Amino acid sequence: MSQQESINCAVFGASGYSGVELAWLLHNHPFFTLSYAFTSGAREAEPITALYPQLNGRCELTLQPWHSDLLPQLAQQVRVVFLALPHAVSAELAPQLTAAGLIVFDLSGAFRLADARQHAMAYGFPQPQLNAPAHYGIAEFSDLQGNEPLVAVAGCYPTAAALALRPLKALLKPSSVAIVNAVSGVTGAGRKAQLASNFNEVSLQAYGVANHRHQPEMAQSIGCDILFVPHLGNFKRGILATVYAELAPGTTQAAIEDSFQACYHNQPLVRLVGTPPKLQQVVGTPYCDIYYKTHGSTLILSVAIDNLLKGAASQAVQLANQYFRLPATAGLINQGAVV
Ligand SMILES: NC(=O)C1=CN([C@@H]2O[C@H](COP(=O)(O)OP(=O)(O)OC[C@H]3O[C@@H](n4cnc5c(N)ncnc54)[C@H](OP(=O)(O)O)[C@@H]3O)[C@@H](O)[C@H]2O)C=CC1
Ligand SMILES: CC(=O)N[C@@H](CCC(=O)OP(=O)(O)O)C(=O)O
Repeated sequence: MSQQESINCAVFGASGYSGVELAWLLHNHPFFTLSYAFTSGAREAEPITALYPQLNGRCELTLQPWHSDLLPQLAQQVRVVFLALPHAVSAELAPQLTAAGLIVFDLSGAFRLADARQHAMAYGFPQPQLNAPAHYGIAEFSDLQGNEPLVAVAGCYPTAAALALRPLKALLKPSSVAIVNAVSGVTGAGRKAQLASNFNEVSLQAYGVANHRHQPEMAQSIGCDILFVPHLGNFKRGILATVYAELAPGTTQAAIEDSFQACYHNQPLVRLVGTPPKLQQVVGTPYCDIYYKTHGSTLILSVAIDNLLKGAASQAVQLANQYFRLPATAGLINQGAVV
């Protein structure tokens, strides 16, 4: 597309953590114009700086409460909407938005699982119906054509696990189970107050052991059985995942390296690194850093992303870049982060 055209867009959930990161990226994006930044209807309109004073002098956006009466006006004025909403809210709203002709990038889990029964078990409500199937989006594995009505942006932990393991799928021992141990910062739980994310309560603890909703999403995305144990860590942002998998007999280091190179040599936002990544090298960036080592026939991967960026907002923008045939990194490098 030409440099002059600008794509009008809106962010829902812009008062929340992943929504404000989206709003900031789109506010600074060379090819998108952020026309609306919505909150729930429970708020009054207010400047984004009232919630995020770190944006003072840098961002004049007004947060507006969403009401369904605004839909006709929205559909006339914008082409693309980004939803950073609770799963059940996306499930109800997204079909209305696509029916109004809007292109939807949904950061929730409402449309990620292909299997209706798995979806109901993981999310506790029936799978929402769309006129066309949702496209499950991990940017590096997607080939968006620009005619998909809804992109279900992958979950944060599944993004990290799939980027590490999926390129090596053909090298794994058939029917083995891959183990994903991951630690997330507290922003993964969102901005709303909850006891579990209270400063005094957060330590380092496993949760959702082998029954987290991301376990079936990882299995769907990677294509093998997964055992997933997430942990909540006492830091703000970032996900560090350690993945263990059994390699097929005779798998060489060269085969692993070749598989990664084949997958990522043209992917600027995945970096294969020679030492285990630290969270601080990815936090505030759209990158995913991957390290690997073998121990006998066991493959060990260490992977790091920013949960609010590569795990949410920057991945959504990366997918939108792909949708509109823009460079993968457009509007993503050197933007920093808000939260
Ligand atoms: N946090 C993370 O690391 C990641 C989050 N996600 C997904 O992104 C989505 C948002 O998560 P997160 O940013 O953490 O959540 P937050 O709790 O930080 O923000 C939620 C946002 O949704 C808005 N909202 C809530 N209910 C409604 C409603 N009925 N109508 C309109 N707006 C509403 C809130 O507005 P208000 O302030 O007015 O209540 C707020 O802006 C979730 O689906 C989550 O699973 C995906 C990947 C990573
Ligand atoms: C630390 C923490 O609570 N993390 C969240 C995952 C982040 C998130 O919001 O999930 P999605 O990527 O599916 O949207 C959780 O475990 O539910």
